[in-house]
Amino acid sequence: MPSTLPPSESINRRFRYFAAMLYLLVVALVLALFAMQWKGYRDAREAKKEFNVLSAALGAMADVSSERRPTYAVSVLGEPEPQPWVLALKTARQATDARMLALEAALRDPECGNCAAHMPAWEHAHEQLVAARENLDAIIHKPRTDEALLDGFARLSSVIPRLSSIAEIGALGVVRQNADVQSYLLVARLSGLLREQAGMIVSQFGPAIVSRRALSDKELFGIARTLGRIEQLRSLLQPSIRVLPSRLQADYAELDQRYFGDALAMLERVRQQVGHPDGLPESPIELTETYGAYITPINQFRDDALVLAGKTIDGSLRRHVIYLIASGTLAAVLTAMLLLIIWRFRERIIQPVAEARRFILAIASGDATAELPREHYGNEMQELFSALNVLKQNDAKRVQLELERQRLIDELQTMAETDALTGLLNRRALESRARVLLADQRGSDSVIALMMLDIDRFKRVNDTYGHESGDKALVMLAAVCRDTVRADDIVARFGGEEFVILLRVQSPEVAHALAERLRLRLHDETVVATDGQSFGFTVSIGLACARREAGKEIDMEALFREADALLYRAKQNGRDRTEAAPTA
Ligand SMILES: Nc1nc2c(ncn2[C@@H]2O[C@H](COP(=O)(O)OP(=O)(O)OP(=O)(O)O)[C@@H](O)[C@H]2O)c(=O)[nH]1
Repeated sequence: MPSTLPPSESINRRFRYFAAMLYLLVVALVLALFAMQWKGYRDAREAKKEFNVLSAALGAMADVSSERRPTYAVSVLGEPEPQPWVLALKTARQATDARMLALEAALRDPECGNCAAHMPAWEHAHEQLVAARENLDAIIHKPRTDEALLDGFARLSSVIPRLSSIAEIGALGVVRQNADVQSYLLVARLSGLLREQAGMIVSQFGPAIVSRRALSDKELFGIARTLGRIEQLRSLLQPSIRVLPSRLQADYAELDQRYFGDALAMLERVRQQVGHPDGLPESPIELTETYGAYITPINQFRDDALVLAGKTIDGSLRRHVIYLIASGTLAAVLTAMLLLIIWRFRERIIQPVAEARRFILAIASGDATAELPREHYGNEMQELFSALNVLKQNDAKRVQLELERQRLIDELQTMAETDALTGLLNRRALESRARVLLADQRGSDSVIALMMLDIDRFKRVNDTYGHESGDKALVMLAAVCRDTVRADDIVARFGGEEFVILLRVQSPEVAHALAERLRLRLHDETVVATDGQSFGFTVSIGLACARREAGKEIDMEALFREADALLYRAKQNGRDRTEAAPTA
């Protein structure tokens, strides 16, 4: 039976296959989760880098704008005291240079995938800046025209759109990852542009104020165009203000009042008074200082918007770092737990089941030496093994009982077929064995011989030596008979002191010789009686033979009858002799 079952390793092997599949599936899911978090973190980091670009670009825009005022001052004041403004211009340019370097570093940051693409724009802006400065230096240190100065400022301003485009692309990258900062970045960029236009417009008034003349049509047109841009920026800013946090709303309220209110009113006053006979009450420098104070809220608004955007982006980056660490930890814990569960399941369930299976198969195949596993499994498994042990013991008892029963059956069968005194077959067994012998076609002996023996005057033996001594004579006769014939010849006690020998021989003569040899041998034997005396006895034998012929059955009953008749004849003819039918 065990050989028809699958190999005992199969449950372990199938479990290993299943566990490996499950493990790989979970690992794949966990890795996918981790990869998602990793991408989120990468995007957040990229957004941070792009925000750095945006901040640096807006800062550079503001710094470039800030160069205009000291340039203007150096230009209009001339002798006797240009020194502080020359220094201020130098400082402003150093600030711009530092900011441009910061912007370059932000663009070249290897961790920012999209930044390097904007380097050509930066290089162009830098070249424009250097060229604009050289142009302005040439104008302010030599006799100049108002037009040349305005043109110089326009060339300086041309750097701004290029920086603004870098800021815009940086803003787009940031907003792609952080939609929350969209409004902050929008107002920061619009403020940067407003700061530039605010600086630009005052420089457009400059030549007329310094020359104390009326504004030319061209200047008026330029001023109107700048005012239009300022108004446009204001209308772009206003819709965003409602969604801003209160701090930025407060900043904007200040900007609205100070710049769109006070500063624009002041510019309107200057526009009307410049070139007027009464002239302006303030000097040009006083005017720029007053105007500069109105620009401060614009810078403040922009800086605060950038600070809030920076905080939001930093918060997002921190959140992604936390998600990344959490998902990494979760991945490690999950996979470790799964491994532990698989290992425990195998130890607690699969292994014991495989052991139980091995044990049951061993019992089923009758292996009484099968041992229970020594490992200590969980309670339920231990109960299972205890039950299996009981089954094994029951099975051992069953086998024992089976053996005992078989032994008893064998014993009964032996008793049923054996003569208790001599140990020879009894009459009943003789009949069944005789049928087997006749059916057995093997061998070359073709004659069936039946000897019927009877002790002569046995009554007298009993009477003389006692029944027990008679029994001893019967036992001795049985032993001699058994010893004289072959093992597969049949020797049986037919009844009383009568015995039968059924055997296969080559010929009736051989059978006759054998009968005679037996008779003579018994003749020579002596029996020690219970009283110590020795006595002998003789036997008479009736020998009947039948030849085995193909297709013809031997009639056993006739053979018995013939042997019995021949025995009777032997008795009649004086006993101690063998009577056989004459051979044909
Ligand atoms: N001791 C003993 N005697 C037995 C046994 N079976 C039969 N006998 C005795 O054997 C004797 C048989 O006697 P009979 O049939 O008259 O024949 P006999 O005395 O042998 O004389 P013949 O056969 O004519 O030579 C009887 O006395 C039986 O009691 C036995 O198992 N043991």
